[in-house]
Amino acid sequence: MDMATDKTPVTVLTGYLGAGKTTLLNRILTENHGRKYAVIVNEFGEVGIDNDLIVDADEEVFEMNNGCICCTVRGDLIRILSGLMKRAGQFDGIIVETTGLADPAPVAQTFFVDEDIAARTRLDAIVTVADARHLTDELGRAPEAQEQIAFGDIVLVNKTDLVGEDDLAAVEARIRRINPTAQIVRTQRADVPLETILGRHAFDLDRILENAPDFLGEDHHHHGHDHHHHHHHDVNRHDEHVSSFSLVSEEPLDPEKFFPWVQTITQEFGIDLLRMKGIVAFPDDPKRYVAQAVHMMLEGDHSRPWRQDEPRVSRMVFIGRNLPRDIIEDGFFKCRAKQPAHA
Ligand SMILES: Nc1nc2c(ncn2[C@@H]2O[C@H](COP(=O)(O)OP(=O)(O)OP(=O)(O)O)[C@@H](O)[C@H]2O)c(=O)[nH]1
Repeated sequence: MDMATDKTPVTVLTGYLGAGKTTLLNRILTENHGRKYAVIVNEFGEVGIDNDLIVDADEEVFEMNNGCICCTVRGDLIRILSGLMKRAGQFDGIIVETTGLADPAPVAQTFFVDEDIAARTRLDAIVTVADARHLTDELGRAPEAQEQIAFGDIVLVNKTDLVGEDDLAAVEARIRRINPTAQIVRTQRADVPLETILGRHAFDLDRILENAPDFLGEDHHHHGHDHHHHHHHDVNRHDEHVSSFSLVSEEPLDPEKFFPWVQTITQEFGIDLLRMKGIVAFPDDPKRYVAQAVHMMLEGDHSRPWRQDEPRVSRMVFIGRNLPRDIIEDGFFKCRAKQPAHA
């Protein structure tokens, strides 16, 4: 709770696919600060994975689970926030993690446009996480990436380990041109002191209105498209070719097949592979294996043990431009430790 205003502070985490938002969120949830946060994540893809990649904390995590963020998020967000407001006082703040493909405007608008929410919450800051290595490319092709930078009160230039000083300076200069007033902080694995991002009273409506004069206008985001739910669903209104699909195997995967395969596809399709996340079950392995990629940068590690009551199902989500689903799916199923008899 906020003593000065009695309103619950809200921090919005934004940033393009794979920039490091979940890494930052996990830092916030595990650091010993004695405060309690409610977390709202915008789940992406048909198979929920994002929620699973957030560390187990005693914090409560709520999912907004809708395909098209620009239209449906506000309703979902308002519903979750209203529920939380009934228990105000039980936590110190709310953190909203948006999907990498979202324009942060509709999320931020919620705190001003909806009267009940506006009366009881206060947007403290929008924190944008930027991938130092990929941001320049993303800005070139994805309007959301620009909006995320433009809206940030604080911009973390993350993954400084992946670029040299000259590139870092160039990325920062680029960010400055889009958003001259944001505080820019360099980070590795989002290692920012939490005072830098929480409790900042940084959200500046005047600055936002300068950049986006119709920010508070109701119709800003009504763009009248169909909400069709194909297996491949379009997730980005600006680039029709960005789509996502997910793959599920009930049969555990053979690590000897899985590792070479996942390496090959990230190399082969890396340019178009905006994001891959997977939670994988290997035979006789008590722990879940998490594999993730941002373009060609592939990472993997064991995470927590599978729970007793939890089916050991392997799940992967792919987000990219014109990815050949059939080829990737075929390769994925060939990684199964036991092939079905008829295959
Ligand atoms: N080399 C390097 N990798 C990083 C750093 N920060 C995060 N990563 C890795 O980048 C990948 C994406 O990080 P996430 O925190 O999941 O990114 P995100 O923004 O939540 O991703 P989406 O929710 O899919 O948009 C993961 O494999 C991280 O381990 C960093 O500073 N350096």
